Amino acid sequence: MKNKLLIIGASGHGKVVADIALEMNEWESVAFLDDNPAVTSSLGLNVIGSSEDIERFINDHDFFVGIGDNAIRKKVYEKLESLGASIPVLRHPSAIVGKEVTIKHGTVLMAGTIVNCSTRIGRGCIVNTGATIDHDNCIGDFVHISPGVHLAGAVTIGEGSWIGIGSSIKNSVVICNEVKIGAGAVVIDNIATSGIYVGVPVRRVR
Ligand SMILES: CC(=O)SCCNC(=O)CCNC(=O)[C@H](O)C(C)(C)COP(=O)(O)OP(=O)(O)OC[C@H]1O[C@@H](n2cnc3c(N)ncnc32)[C@H](O)[C@@H]1OP(=O)(O)O
Repeated sequence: MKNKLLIIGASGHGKVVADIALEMNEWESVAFLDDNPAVTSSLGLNVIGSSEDIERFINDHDFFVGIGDNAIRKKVYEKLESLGASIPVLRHPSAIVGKEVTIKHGTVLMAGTIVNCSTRIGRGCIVNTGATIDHDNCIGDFVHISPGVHLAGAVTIGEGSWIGIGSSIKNSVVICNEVKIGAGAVVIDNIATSGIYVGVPVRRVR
């Protein structure tokens, strides 16, 4: 771990990530990289370069990706990993994490989240505000669990999937890679085909 943190992406999601990093109080400085030259600061923190400057900062900064889009976040993390970047887990002080939980680098637990015991969460995930993930879940890499989602026990979510705001997933359901679940949906059966699913219970729309 380094004593300075750079967050890549200074828009809405990056700002919330920065807020969590400040709450954690583990870095002497927190700043952004952003590819939009018009953005010079966010949340009162400076934008000190773009993604082209990553290598210049790699030796003396931790890095975190504050980009909500799963595919773009994955691409940026893969670049950081190939350069040997130091990538922390960010955990808001109000997040509750049970015993035997594993959380890989690049994942953020936002305010009010609960992750119950024996759950595994991959790298580069977003567990957004107030979401709950119950016991024995297996969350793949680069998944986004949106605000207010509830995952019951022993749920599996495949890589790159996005679980929409306020949706609920029944216990032991398995959702494959690259699935989008719409806002307010309820999933009661396994989903084995990538696509977009909405409604109660969900139906596939694309
Ligand atoms: C802090 C944060 O902000 S985190 C971000 C949180 N945001 C979310 O969770 C957003 C979740 N996204 C959604 O719910 C979106 O509507 C998606 C991804 C499901 C679909 O978006 P699109 O691909 O643009 O699909 P589109 O809007 O064309 O809708 C397709 C059909 O599904 C229906 N539909 C879309 N979303 C929903 C939904 N949540 N529930 C029920 N029906 C829905 C539409 O009415 C439409 O139906 P029709 O074909 O009968 O007219």
